[in-house]
Amino acid sequence: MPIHKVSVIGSGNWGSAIAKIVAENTAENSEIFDTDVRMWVFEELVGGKKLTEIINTQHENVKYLPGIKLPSNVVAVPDLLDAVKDADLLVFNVPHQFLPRICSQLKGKVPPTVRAVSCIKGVEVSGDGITIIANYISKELGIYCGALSGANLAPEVAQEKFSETTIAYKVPNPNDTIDARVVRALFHRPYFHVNVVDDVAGVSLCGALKNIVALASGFVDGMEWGDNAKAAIIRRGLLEMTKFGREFFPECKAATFTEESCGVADVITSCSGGRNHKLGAAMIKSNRPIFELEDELLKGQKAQGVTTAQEVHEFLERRDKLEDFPLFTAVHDIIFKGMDSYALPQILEDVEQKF
Ligand SMILES: NC(=O)c1ccc[n+]([C@@H]2O[C@H](COP(=O)([O-])OP(=O)(O)OC[C@H]3O[C@@H](n4cnc5c(N)ncnc54)[C@H](O)[C@@H]3O)[C@@H](O)[C@H]2O)c1
Ligand SMILES: O=P(O)(O)OC[C@H](O)CO
Repeated sequence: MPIHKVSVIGSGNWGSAIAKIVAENTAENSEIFDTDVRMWVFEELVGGKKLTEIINTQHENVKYLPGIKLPSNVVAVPDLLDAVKDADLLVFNVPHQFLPRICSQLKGKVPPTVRAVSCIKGVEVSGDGITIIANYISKELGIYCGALSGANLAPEVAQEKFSETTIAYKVPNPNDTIDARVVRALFHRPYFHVNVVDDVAGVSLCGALKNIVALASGFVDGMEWGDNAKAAIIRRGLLEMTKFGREFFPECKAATFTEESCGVADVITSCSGGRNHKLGAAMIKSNRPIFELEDELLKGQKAQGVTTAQEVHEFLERRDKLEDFPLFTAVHDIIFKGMDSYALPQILEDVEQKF
């Protein structure tokens, strides 16, 4: 069996936590993987020093995952092409707005036999089309890409607190040596349980759309409406996520939304402890623009729900489907049109069955 060489593209909060997991597994499975894991870092100065140098000497991403030791076989690399050189398994993990530029740099430089897993939670909208990130990577680079998504707040995973995740990986070629078993061996840890499924669209959409729901739950907490209101938002959000998947990606399975970590479990965790939730609550409490709060509160980290709410809204508007997704539409309108968040119950009531 060939030894697989893994590179992680991205080194933010989740990028670094995933690099830690992957490096723990490559070190323990040297019959499957090359031990060294290259991690592409968007270079910047932190306290006057290059972040890559800090990571490679202190073994800590002091800016994006402070307080967590990274295994010494994680090697930070500032040049993207150097980072992916000779790798046959790429793990994509950047905020989704930065992916097009990364793909344009990699285009034509990655052999078609390379395989990838996307840990990115977002979608790509252009024209009147919507593309899940795994398919965007496949199309841009001409390689197969699966998806990893779950109830996985990075700081908790990095502290090795128990969580579960879902990986969608469908072996594209029966002769591939990178199969579900290899992919599971790369990500599964005693504290990070992996379930491998084949619903790439469902897993990807869960990860992207739950961020819109998390913003709504933040609004509810910002208004101090309590747990019943939050449960209502979670229920309505999950229904809209499932409806969106079934309508625009008919290959999705409803069970992915209701039974997997990437579905119901991620909605619950994101609606309590996530960055999108935090920003939604702060926006309502402070009545300040959300992008300003993102810079101030997240210190360089990104909340993907704000751009996803905008992208999904643009897509639904072009399809004349806004009314079918009242919660997604309300989240967009509260952020971008100054709609009053106190109108949420009435908006949701308008589309409920009337007796
Ligand atoms: N953080 C979490 O808890 C978590 C958990 C699961 C999934 N995710 C998803 O993982 C993906 C990556 O998120 P993250 O938390 O690692 O990132 P993050 O929010 O920490 O974002 C910061 C990263 O973006 C990089 N960056 C900034 N400007 C850039 C540019 N112009 N080009 C390229 N990179 C640039 C920074 O260097 C840093 O690595 C997202 O889709 C997110 O939704 C995050
Ligand atoms: O902090 P958030 O809102 O980006 O959510 C993080 C993860 O996606 C939770 O699973």
